Amino acid sequence: MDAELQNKLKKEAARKAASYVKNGMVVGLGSGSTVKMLVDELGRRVKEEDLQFTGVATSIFTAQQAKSLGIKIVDLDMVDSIDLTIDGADQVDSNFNGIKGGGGNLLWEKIVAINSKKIVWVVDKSKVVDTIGAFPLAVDVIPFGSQHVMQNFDKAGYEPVLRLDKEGKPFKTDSNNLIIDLHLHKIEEPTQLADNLIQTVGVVEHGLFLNMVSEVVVGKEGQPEILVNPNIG
Ligand SMILES: O=C[C@H](O)[C@H](O)[C@H](O)COP(=O)(O)O
Repeated sequence: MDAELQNKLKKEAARKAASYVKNGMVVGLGSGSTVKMLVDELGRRVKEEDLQFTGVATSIFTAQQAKSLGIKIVDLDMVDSIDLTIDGADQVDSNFNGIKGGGGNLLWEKIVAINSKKIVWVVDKSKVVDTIGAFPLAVDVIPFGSQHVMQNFDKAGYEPVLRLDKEGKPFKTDSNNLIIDLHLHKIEEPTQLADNLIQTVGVVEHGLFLNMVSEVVVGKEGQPEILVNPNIG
């Protein structure tokens, strides 16, 4: 899919997902390029439609963008729970298992997700796949001893690569952790992999979000399609 079409589909899906936000809600705002479009649309609604809601951001970038558009942002610990979180994803399969963390924000995203009553993802159609794994799986690790974690991942056959920033230095997350990307190609047993990763000392969190999302808004030609997870009420 060419980049122009992909951006168009992302924008349409983001606009659809923005319509889920109602007055008075506490809304988790995800991260990434699709969420950037969502936040732009929410900012427009705040200005033009007098929409009033409270946002909880999953990254410093999203918090800054939202605030600059007049959206009220509070820390997660300032709210009891989140009514709805809208986030992007890197890949999602038909069991509603997904990969997140392409932008390195998976830790805050997962903390916000588990404190949300409902999670909606917004993606373009290229991200809906039969089997997840072609997109590298991000793992958030503590810098101390991270070379040893890399070696363990290597021995396990996970093809680990330390993520670098644009200057070629180790990429730092918003919590000052590192990201190791696992080139797994196909993830046939996501639950087992998630267990293995989280039990590795030094790993803070990984980008597998398994059966957590209620709806996926998929940007495609015509109009966005809504995939509803039958396992979540
Ligand atoms: O860390 C980044 C997040 O998980 C993003 O939500 C994910 O990578 C999708 O980003 P994008 O909308 O830019 O493809």
